Amino acid sequence: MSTAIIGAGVMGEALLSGLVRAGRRVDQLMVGEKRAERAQELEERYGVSVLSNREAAAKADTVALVVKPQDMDEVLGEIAPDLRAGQLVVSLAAGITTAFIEARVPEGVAVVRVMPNTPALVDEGMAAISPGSHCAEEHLAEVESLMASTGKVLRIPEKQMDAVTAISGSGPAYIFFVVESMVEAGVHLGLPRSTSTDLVVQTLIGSAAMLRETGDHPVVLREQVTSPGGTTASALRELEIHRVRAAFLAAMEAARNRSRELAEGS
Ligand SMILES: NC(=O)C1=CN([C@@H]2O[C@H](COP(=O)(O)OP(=O)(O)OC[C@H]3O[C@@H](n4cnc5c(N)ncnc54)[C@H](OP(=O)(O)O)[C@@H]3O)[C@@H](O)[C@H]2O)C=CC1
Ligand SMILES: O=C(O)[C@@H]1CCC=N1
Repeated sequence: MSTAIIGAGVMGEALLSGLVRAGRRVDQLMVGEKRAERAQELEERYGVSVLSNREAAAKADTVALVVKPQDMDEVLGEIAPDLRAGQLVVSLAAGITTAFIEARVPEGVAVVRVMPNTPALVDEGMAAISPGSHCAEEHLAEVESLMASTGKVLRIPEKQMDAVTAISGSGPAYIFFVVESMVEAGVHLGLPRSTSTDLVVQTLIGSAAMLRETGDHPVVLREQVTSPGGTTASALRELEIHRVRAAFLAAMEAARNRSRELAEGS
């Protein structure tokens, strides 16, 4: 099965590199990218062919759209004349619904919506996928196989996509923000920046591994760290006083709402 990736920015390259690492034949991969120097960079880095969007859409069995949500209408208008029944269009864009895409492609083109995340770059991605209305099991299985090359894949109903975008799509940015804040706090407490960074990054990796390997609830794992009358209890009291839990809820509601707005083209 040949695959075209249209829009090879951060997320498009994450998908492309994952497919290459997973052993997909490079002659079965192609890229549609409008910036000439970026196209050349990708050709040199991965050995893929960079074509015009229309050529890529016409040649590939699966067309992955990885442009910004605001560019989707234009790109779909450009490639629609080259698409035909039996092809699969996969959108990785936040907010854009399968109905939006189905209204702009020829009848018989199957559509699947995906919400990936950037840890795909290190094969630890989390992708949620939802079928459009003319989508068969074989199409979902193909998208599962595409995204499995970069990490985990979960099938979800499309009505959950905006919430998923707020959690796992944008989620890496929240975690990096927490890491950045903890590293700065370490520096404030007098640690060299490199020491503080090593401590925070390994603490994050160790905590993530505990969550995955034990399957325990985060509250249980947090309580194991919190000795009565100790340091952790003092720190957690400050996080509650500063309403960090409420801030996370508000942040993810804002992301969910922004995903809904993107669906409406704003
Ligand atoms: N980054 C992330 O963590 C995630 C992103 N996504 C989704 O992935 C999509 C891409 O996001 P991201 O990679 O961050 O954005 P980028 O801006 O890095 O990538 C988009 C790419 O598409 C190119 N592009 C724009 N218009 C066209 C066109 N007409 N034809 C071909 N290429 C075009 C852009 O080129 P140029 O820069 O020259 O305009 C750019 O290289 C978005 O829809 C986003 O919602 C989903 C989940 C996570
Ligand atoms: O910020 C964004 O809109 C994209 C979608 C999810 C992560 N990045």
